[in-house]
Amino acid sequence: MKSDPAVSYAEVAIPNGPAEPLHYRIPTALKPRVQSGVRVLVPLGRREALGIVVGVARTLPDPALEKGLRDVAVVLDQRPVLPADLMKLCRWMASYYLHPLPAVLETALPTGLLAKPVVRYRLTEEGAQGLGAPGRSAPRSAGARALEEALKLSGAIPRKELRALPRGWKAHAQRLEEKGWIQRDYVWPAAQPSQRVVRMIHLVQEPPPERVARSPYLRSFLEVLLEAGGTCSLGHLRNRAAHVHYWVKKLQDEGFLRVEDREVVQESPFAQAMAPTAPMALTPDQDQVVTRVGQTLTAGAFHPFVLFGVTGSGKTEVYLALIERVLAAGRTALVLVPEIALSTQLEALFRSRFGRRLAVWHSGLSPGVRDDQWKKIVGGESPVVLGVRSAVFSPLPNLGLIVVDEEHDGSYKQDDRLRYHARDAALMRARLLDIPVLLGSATPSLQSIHHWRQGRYELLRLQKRVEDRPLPQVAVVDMRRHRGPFRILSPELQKALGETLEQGRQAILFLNRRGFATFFLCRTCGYVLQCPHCAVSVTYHQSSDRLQCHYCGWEAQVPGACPVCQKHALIPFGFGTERVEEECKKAFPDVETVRIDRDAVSRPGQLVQSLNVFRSGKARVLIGTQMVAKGHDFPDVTLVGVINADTALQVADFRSGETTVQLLLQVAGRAGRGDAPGRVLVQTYNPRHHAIQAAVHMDYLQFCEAELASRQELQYPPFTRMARLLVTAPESEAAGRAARQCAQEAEQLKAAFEKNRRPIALMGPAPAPIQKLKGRFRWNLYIKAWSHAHLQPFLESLMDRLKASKLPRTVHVVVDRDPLSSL
Ligand SMILES: Nc1ncnc2c1ncn2[C@@H]1O[C@H](COP(=O)(O)OP(=O)(O)OP(=O)(O)O)[C@@H](O)[C@H]1O
Ligand SMILES: [Zn+2]
Ligand SMILES: [Zn+2]
Repeated sequence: MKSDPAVSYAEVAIPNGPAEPLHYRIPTALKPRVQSGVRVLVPLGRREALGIVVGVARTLPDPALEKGLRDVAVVLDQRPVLPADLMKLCRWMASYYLHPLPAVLETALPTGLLAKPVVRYRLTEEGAQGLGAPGRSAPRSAGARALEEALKLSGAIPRKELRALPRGWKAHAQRLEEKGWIQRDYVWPAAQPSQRVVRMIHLVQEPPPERVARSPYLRSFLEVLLEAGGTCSLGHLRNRAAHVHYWVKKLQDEGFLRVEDREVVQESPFAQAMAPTAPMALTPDQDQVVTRVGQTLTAGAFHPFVLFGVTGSGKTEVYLALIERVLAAGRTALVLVPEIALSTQLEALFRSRFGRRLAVWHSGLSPGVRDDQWKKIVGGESPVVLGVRSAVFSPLPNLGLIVVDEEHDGSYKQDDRLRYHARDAALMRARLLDIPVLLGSATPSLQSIHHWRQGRYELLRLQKRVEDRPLPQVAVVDMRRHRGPFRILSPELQKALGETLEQGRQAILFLNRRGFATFFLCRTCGYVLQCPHCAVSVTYHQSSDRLQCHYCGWEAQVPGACPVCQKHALIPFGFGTERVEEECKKAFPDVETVRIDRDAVSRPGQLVQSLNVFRSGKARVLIGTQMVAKGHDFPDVTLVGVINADTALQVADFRSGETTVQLLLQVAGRAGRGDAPGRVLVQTYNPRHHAIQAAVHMDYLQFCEAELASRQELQYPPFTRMARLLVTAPESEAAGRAARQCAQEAEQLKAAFEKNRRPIALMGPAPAPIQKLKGRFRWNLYIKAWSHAHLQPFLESLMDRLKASKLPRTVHVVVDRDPLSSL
């Protein structure tokens, strides 16, 4: 972007600062460097703040703003850290999700880029000569002398450190600066260094025992090395032995050790450099899809596709083939996956095809690595990005294709701060860039199916599994007939498990609840143990022998007696994955199991390890939550057991049918992906429910038709547009009062809108299903309209009214656009 000399004003968003961007004047000297997307320092009150230029203009929107306008102080970047298309995306999000732009940028950019730099004084060449000139007499003030000494000594000093100097240094620094002897520069404290090279030590031959016996240091050095199997990293040794560098050098010189520098793929220390693999020969169906999408890659137009391919139909290979084409055309590609578990599994495959051209992006990355990745992506070094939700903000230059895998998945929606949906953001980004976007799923969202039926999206299908493998057989187990421990593993499921294990195959047991017992009940008075901060029952975890709130993380010991009636009558009820694992071990004592849920794998390294334990066949039964339900490809799994299909149905939400079918079809789809056919047992108390029946018959489209008809009748999305107003306050009274006040404002506004023939429906206010969360009481008010064009101005006016209406300061009102959760 060329700078425009007439531009005089910058609009600057200040992260963690004022809610809205502020205007600043651009001093002439800085004009060539100020452009949208660069970081600047600006005065804010009495401090200097880091901001991001979100716009530049020749004139102010309102001339009255000129008064009191201040100057941009420093421009920190040569190139924008936020490219133009992302800036547009962020602006769209700010407006669509009714969220302040500075806060949107906080979500979009890695935190390291938003940190304030350290100001340093650096001696210029001229200054160095000047200070060192022979015969120059030292200044008189002690502060000035100390400053000069310090500068001569180190060349550059953080300004903060100068505060310790005696008085007088400040004025002197200003003089030196004016003379051009010192200059300010801005540096960021190095974020955790991202290690690119690891020095590996290999033992070639053990030194003679007499010699080892003489030196305790050598002995402990060798012990560490031998314990690690003769090979380990230098860092590992350094943490466990003394004088390591000495011994490494000495033993290396004597030929006992070999030293090797190994490059690690730094963003994912667990994914070792993969042997490259060649693309597979596509099946005719896959080929057709690739050809069709390929035609649109160079068209320069927004083109949304729904890739509706049954589980195991080879969608991933389609993505890979398309990305090859995109790269061959000199462009870049973005692939979104809903869950970190999936990103780590796909990473291995992507890495084997794209090597260093791939960057991964997920919550397991350290802040330093994130900053690094960001820079590599902006610089075009990593033209393929694979990542979770927030990867939709990857600053890929010249983006040519966006793939959203498992596009129906609810985890694409963020449920705090900026409540955005990454699939919808991806669609908007593709629209802004005029490129195709591919939404892949075995169970596309009703929203996408609806858009296809309306002719807005193009549907592509993969109707068969690769190599004509059959889809699994699904059978229902009616749990109303079972009691006791059979409530967890029914006799039917136990029998099927036994057969599967006998055949040498593997099984997955799925339950969408972690922990051991889901609540504690007092047998005497009926009290259920609750989290003190949330209106929810707490879950018992056997592994840690503690109670935990799954909503706020609060933890405690199990009390000896009931806190209400003081009787020793507390008993655990309900069950989660921990309990399922225990029951499985009881039924099959010799069978190794592995559990994957947020408790069992809190770090990405553990996750990869557990997935590998299962993939290698060492563990025969995998027990897990939704982390295991989708995307995974384990060829030896021939049995999937759904422990309780009703968990999703119990949620009072118009989408519960849709999410239940999707979940069941996805988890069922993990069975029979190899050479042997698979079967699925679904345990349920509602065997006749239409969502469960749809899963049994594996007829997703027919389910969609019926579901869409009923949504239309009930005027629910995707036929209408919805928003939720979530009103919270620390006191129950205040929350209710504020919610009613919001509803009143909304009613008045609705009347005004309907005069202009823009119908609006209001539902509520009502206490949220979780009435209290993290110490705040919660109320919901739902707002519905027939179109975005009606809803958006309504929400904007409503928020303006609420801002003006002086709600108590402790009351928070947030808008949740297209809400997925009513909690
Ligand atoms: N052209 C091909 N030839 C042979 N095998 C293939 C081909 N394409 C894909 N496969 C294999 O088929 C299996 C299933 O593919 P993949 O995991 O991509 O399915 P998917 O459509 O993503 O399923 P899901 O919706 O369950 O994630 C994989 O083991 C993959 O290696
Ligand atoms: Zn009690
Ligand atoms: Zn809680």
